[in-house]
Amino acid sequence: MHPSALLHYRLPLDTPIRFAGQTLDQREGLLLKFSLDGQLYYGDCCPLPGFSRDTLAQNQDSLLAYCQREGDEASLPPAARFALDSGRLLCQPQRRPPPSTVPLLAGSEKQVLAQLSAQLQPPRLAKLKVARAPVEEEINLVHRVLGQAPGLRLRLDANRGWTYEQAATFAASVPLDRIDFVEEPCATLEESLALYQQHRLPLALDETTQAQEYRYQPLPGVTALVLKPTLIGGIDRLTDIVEAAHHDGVRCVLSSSFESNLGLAAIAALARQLTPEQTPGLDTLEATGADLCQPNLWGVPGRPLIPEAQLERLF
Ligand SMILES: O=C(O)CCC(=O)C1=CC=C[C@@H](O)[C@@H]1C(=O)O
Ligand SMILES: [Mg+2]
Repeated sequence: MHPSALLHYRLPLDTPIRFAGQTLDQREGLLLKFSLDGQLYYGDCCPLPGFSRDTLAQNQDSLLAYCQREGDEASLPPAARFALDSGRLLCQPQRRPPPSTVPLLAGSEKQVLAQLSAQLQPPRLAKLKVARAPVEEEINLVHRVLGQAPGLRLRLDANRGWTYEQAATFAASVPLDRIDFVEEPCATLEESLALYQQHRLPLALDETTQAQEYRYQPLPGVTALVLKPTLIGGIDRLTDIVEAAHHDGVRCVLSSSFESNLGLAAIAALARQLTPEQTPGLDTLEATGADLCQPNLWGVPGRPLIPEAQLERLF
């Protein structure tokens, strides 16, 4: 099915997001529109500055050419390919309710504990961002969080921010039996793997899987892959990685990259299909201040709806 329009959007971020040395106060992206049997569907293309290797400008040029039947699917950058594949996926009937998501905890100790208390039900799993404050403070934070929620297990994410020594201190000081994994603890994969050898810190790969040349391979200590469909691109490639990892008993967790409500709906559909055993990491909806074109899948109230007519049409 060919897209019937290409639209440009800007979504304000309620709280600016900070990572990889950048601060973002809005999400800018493109929507590929599909029409089927009188219904409208949208594929979301929003590369994440600081994480994606493709830029919005490259994606826009490629999608414009594709819409005008000048380019082929195989040469689309990852975020554009995700928009095309996921827009088509959403055209298929989605019969099951959206999966629940793992709460994302980040910020100061006070903010993290408040985010935890604000959960409607005590979560069994939460994702905590680490390697953002002195390691002793974060060790205390992990103890406080686990103390506040006795049934809770944690996924941690260091975004390659620790030195080996910092990560080793951390690993030796927290209850590893309540930690599912730490995403990318150290700057290099070799250091992260050594950390497992020395301290049995369970590892997950995230940034590593985003490299164009990444191919799944089993690595001692790597218990999970955190896969961001917007950054990986095509659903076929994503499916190949998931199948190869599952074959080895390595878990795959689909994770968002601050997409719009439409991109999140697509990742939710993919998670139901490809990784039904793992709760995906999609707790980024409320970072954006409004829904695009259709109300969000989770029924989160009080979000303004920006209709398609208010978006800039490029094709
Ligand atoms: O994985 C999740 O649970 C939510 C998404 C998330 O944590 C991230 C999305 C994009 C960039 C980072 O801030 C972070 C990550 O590195 O995984
Ligand atoms: Mg990560």
